[in-house]
Amino acid sequence: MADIILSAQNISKRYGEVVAVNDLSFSIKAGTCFGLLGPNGAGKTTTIELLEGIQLPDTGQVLFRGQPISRDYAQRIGIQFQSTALQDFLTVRESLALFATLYHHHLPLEQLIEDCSLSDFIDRDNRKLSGGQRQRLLLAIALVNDPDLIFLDEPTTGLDPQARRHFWELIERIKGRGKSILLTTHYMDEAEFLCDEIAIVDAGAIVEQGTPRDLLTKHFEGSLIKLPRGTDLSALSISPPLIDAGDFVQFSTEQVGEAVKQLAAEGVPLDGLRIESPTLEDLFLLLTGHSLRV
Ligand SMILES: Nc1ncnc2c1ncn2[C@@H]1O[C@H](COP(=O)(O)OP(=O)(O)OP(=O)(O)O)[C@@H](O)[C@H]1O
Repeated sequence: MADIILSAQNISKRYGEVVAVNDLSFSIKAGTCFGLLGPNGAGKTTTIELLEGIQLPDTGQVLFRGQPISRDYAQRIGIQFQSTALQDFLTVRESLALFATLYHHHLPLEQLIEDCSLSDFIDRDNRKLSGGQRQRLLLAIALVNDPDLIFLDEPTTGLDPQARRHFWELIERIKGRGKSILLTTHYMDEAEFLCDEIAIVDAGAIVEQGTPRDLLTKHFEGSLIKLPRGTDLSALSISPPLIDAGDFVQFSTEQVGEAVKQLAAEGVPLDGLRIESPTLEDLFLLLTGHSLRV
């Protein structure tokens, strides 16, 4: 069996009447990136906080390398929070040096600067950083103690596409060194690009789990045919499950040519018809009925 670095065993957490995490179990294989995906309020942040040891579960347990998490856990993991306050008037280099003092063991700062592409703005004040530069500094801070397991909570939210791509390359590099990653994200392309395995969470529970490819194969046949919302489908006699996808209604089929011919033969207007490969975004809609776009 593959080496498991972290496992959640039947963890639950309530806030008063709200069940934020409901009997959740999964394992992260060492050296892989595991994605936790879900609509707003699904319980991702609470789950990640339970896994980080920041909160204790009401029931269930978290095992790190097969053992309940211990007092030195914080020294052995790295966390990139959704928002971390950086000290004003410190430069990027000074911030790294400050965080390094929190750990018994830390990486040479020059290595972090290189790994996270910080050299162009290493002497810049934290307040002058762009969104992408700030996230790269926060990643470097999460890596300062050379952890084997890194938690990234929505690390690219709000970044422009180029900065997101750059960030993904850094994550790939870190993965290439055998590190394990738990990532939450609202971006399905990010999950498809980075994650070896994903769990889709809704209302505190896992609704589906597996590799992105296996999940897409399991839930969709071939391609997706998308028709603009408002297309008159009353004459449609084929009966694939139609998925409500916001601006589109869609269904999957292996027989694209036949399906299009049939739509035309039955008088369905084909203006604006699209044929696409299913993505995790489509899977999301199917399983949760919510769109993940922020
Ligand atoms: N400290 C708290 N006190 C009370 N309720 C909370 C608290 N934190 C979270 N909740 C509730 O628990 C549920 C799960 O919240 P959580 O933040 O874990 O979800 P999320 O999936 O991370 O959402 P988002 O994507 O919006 O960050 C929500 O209903 C939320 O309102």
